[in-house]
Amino acid sequence: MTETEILAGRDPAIRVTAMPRDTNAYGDIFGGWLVSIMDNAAGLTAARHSKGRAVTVAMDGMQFLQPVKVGCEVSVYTEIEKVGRSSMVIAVEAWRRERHSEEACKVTQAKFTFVAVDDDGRPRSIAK
Ligand SMILES: CC(=O)SCCNC(=O)CCNC(=O)[C@H](O)C(C)(C)COP(=O)(O)OP(=O)(O)OC[C@H]1O[C@@H](n2cnc3c(N)ncnc32)[C@H](O)[C@@H]1OP(=O)(O)O
Repeated sequence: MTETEILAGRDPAIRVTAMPRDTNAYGDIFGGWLVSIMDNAAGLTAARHSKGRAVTVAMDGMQFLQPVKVGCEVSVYTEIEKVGRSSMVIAVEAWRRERHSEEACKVTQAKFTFVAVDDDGRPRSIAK
């Protein structure tokens, strides 16, 4: 399956441009920057699904598959895989597209667990 087919019909939770300030000493984009936007994207999805505050409790299986260069468009896709009483497991993938090309490839993936919390930071039930 081509990347165009894989991404067809999927809207990214976040889409940003990788900038020079986000690079490491080798000129590639920092892994931590990617983790940050993945966490941000998953957080949007968790807050929307649980209709309120939600916090990151775990990140599993983080994989850095390809480097990202300055100027690339980075799109982060999220999919809710499991909903518990207060927790949500969200599959997160980041894809890069070179600025002047239609070609895209997956650069990172991980499973984020978020917990819906109340104003005091205690777990709250997610309405079914
Ligand atoms: C430190 C930071 O700033 S990291 C960035 C932001 N994140 C945070 O601040 C979160 C810090 N962590 C916390 O505040 C707490 O761990 C909380 C509120 C998220 C959870 O508190 P806990 O006392 O563990 O709550 P509790 O044991 O009732 O578990 C609540 C849910 O979280 C799930 N959970 C707790 N820890 C984990 C974990 N490590 N991995 C996966 N799920 C977990 C439980 O399975 C449970 O799911 P369910 O309600 O769907 O059955």
